[in-house]
Amino acid sequence: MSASSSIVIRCENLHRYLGQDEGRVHVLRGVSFEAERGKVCAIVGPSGCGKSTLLYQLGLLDQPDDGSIWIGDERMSNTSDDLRTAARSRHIGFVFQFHFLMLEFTALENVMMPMRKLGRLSIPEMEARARMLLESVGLGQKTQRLGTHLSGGEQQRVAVARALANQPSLILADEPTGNLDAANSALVFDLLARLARENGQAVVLVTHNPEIAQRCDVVRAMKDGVFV
Ligand SMILES: Nc1ncnc2c1ncn2[C@@H]1O[C@H](COP(=O)(O)OP(=O)(O)OP(=O)(O)O)[C@@H](O)[C@H]1O
Repeated sequence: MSASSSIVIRCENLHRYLGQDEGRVHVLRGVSFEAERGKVCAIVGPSGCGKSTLLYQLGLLDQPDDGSIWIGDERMSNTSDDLRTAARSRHIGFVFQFHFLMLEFTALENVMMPMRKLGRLSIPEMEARARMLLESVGLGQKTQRLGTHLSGGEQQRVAVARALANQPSLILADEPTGNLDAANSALVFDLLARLARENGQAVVLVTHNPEIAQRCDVVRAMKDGVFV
């Protein structure tokens, strides 16, 4: 990643069609976007306008039909699945509405998982980092709790710690507070925003919550597959 640039990820003129035959829909219709280090950007817009589809593209979970995506100086569109998978582990952390924690594992094990996948640290190093991250989200006393024994807000805080595990330059969040009450939403959002700003990470989040959008540095509105 270029050290001089503040742009972590950018895409140009992305197009994506989904579905088949008569059901084929032109979902992304020429989307250009960039996310900056240390900034939290909200993507808002009516249901079905293409927000999650765009987040999938930025997360390198899907290929565009046309257009390009860059992480730093590396082109990510129309490259091999292996390269994209490696880039995802190295550069991107995800927080989803339904956090996809492994509930039968402890908080600590969940946060260690992305580090195991990347395979750069020894087990004691992974454990120490996972403990530090869980402390930073206020769960230092609950590192050994099973996911099933944590509240919804706590599970989502574990998901935030897990997203930060490999020090990604980009954090993508799809309705990260969507299943939480107002107090827990504010707590989870503030944690995510503070940690990302402190670490100079870019956050791109999709939200329907105007109060959350208002607290972001940048708000981009989508309609019918483009930014308006
Ligand atoms: N596999 C698919 N086949 C056909 N159409 C699809 C497929 N997946 C998504 N779509 C359509 O693409 C459009 C965009 O979906 P997307 O999930 O990106 O919207 P969104 O803005 O995130 O909506 P929401 O706010 O409701 O989550 C929708 O009209 C949806 O019905």
